[in-house]
Amino acid sequence: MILSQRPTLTQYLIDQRRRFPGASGDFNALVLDVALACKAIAQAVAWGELGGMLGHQPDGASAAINVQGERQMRLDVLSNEVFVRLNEWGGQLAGMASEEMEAPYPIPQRYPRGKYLLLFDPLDGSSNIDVNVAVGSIFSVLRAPDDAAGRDLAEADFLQPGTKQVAAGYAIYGPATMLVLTVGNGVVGFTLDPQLGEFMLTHPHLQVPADTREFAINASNSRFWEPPVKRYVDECLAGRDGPRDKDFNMRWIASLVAEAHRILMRGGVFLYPRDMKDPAKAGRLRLLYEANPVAFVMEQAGGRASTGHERVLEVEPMLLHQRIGLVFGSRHEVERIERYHAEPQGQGLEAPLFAERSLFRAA
Ligand SMILES: O=P(O)(O)OC[C@H]1O[C@](O)(COP(=O)(O)O)[C@@H](O)[C@@H]1O
Ligand SMILES: [Mg+2]
Ligand SMILES: [Mg+2]
Repeated sequence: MILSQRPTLTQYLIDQRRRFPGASGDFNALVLDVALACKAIAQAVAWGELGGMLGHQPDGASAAINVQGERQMRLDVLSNEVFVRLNEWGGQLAGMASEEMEAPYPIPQRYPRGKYLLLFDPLDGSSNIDVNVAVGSIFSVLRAPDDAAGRDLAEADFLQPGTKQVAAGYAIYGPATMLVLTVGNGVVGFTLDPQLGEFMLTHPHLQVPADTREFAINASNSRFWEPPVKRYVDECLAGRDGPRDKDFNMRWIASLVAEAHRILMRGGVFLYPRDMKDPAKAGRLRLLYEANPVAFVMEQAGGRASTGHERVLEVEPMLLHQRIGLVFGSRHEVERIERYHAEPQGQGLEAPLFAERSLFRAA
């Protein structure tokens, strides 16, 4: 076997820590536990039908419906269990919160408690599991409040804006399994060597191109979109004949991780905006363990993430499972979408050429 010249995730973290001699090593241990959880989930996902874990939780099984009102897949439940078990014991965490758990998870008394909070979506893109399309896990690391020592954490302890994240990232379980990580000084990507069982540094400096000709949105919601979103998409669809003067391509995987990863690799813009489908919901995606970590990764890679109205990372959370409108990716496109939201509504939609060619015009 030829020894790889690429550092493993462990070597990378040790090397980073050497630059901060006072660091306790807790953070590195936490990232390695998260990475181990991701490897275990990658394996469960890769077994597919053979693993006997596809499909929904059986009716009547405990927690078959999660706090979001969504019917859980068996792999949602398994992945949540893997995250909890592999991260609760090490002494780095004061608490955890997950898409699949209604309340924050307190670290059991038998384990030491630490200074970090881990928030995660253990399996993102669940609707794709049974059709063998890429899914992933998303994680965000915050610091526990100073007064948290020795007590079980409450929801309020997790309600910190994304700017407070210490680290964030995701694993994608695609043709290759990858781990993408930011600790606030750029974005790095590791690819799992399935024989060594190690994440190897393959993408030391990920950057999102500022411009793109590719957008991603669930067009089946178009009748519920707000005017700035309709305007943006219509202009993309009008292509070379419209105000953008160039043709666009469209993608929709229905897996946030896979969408974020594509955009990180080659640019693009993703929109899951707030819409009128269910006015009680402020969006589809969850702020604390989907939008914030993806936004942190995007910004650290030179991209941008917005609600349409403001920078995602500056949103003050009010609820653990709060939803939010999310637009992210190539900087110039996200800024354009923000401009459309800031302009008086209807402007642009009423431009004569645009109105004539609008493909999503209200009837
Ligand atoms: O089904 P839709 O409306 O296309 O929504 C797809 C979105 O929902 C999600 O699957 C939600 O995540 P979960 O699978 O973790 O609930 C995102 O990954 C994806 O972007
Ligand atoms: Mg998700
Ligand atoms: Mg999920």
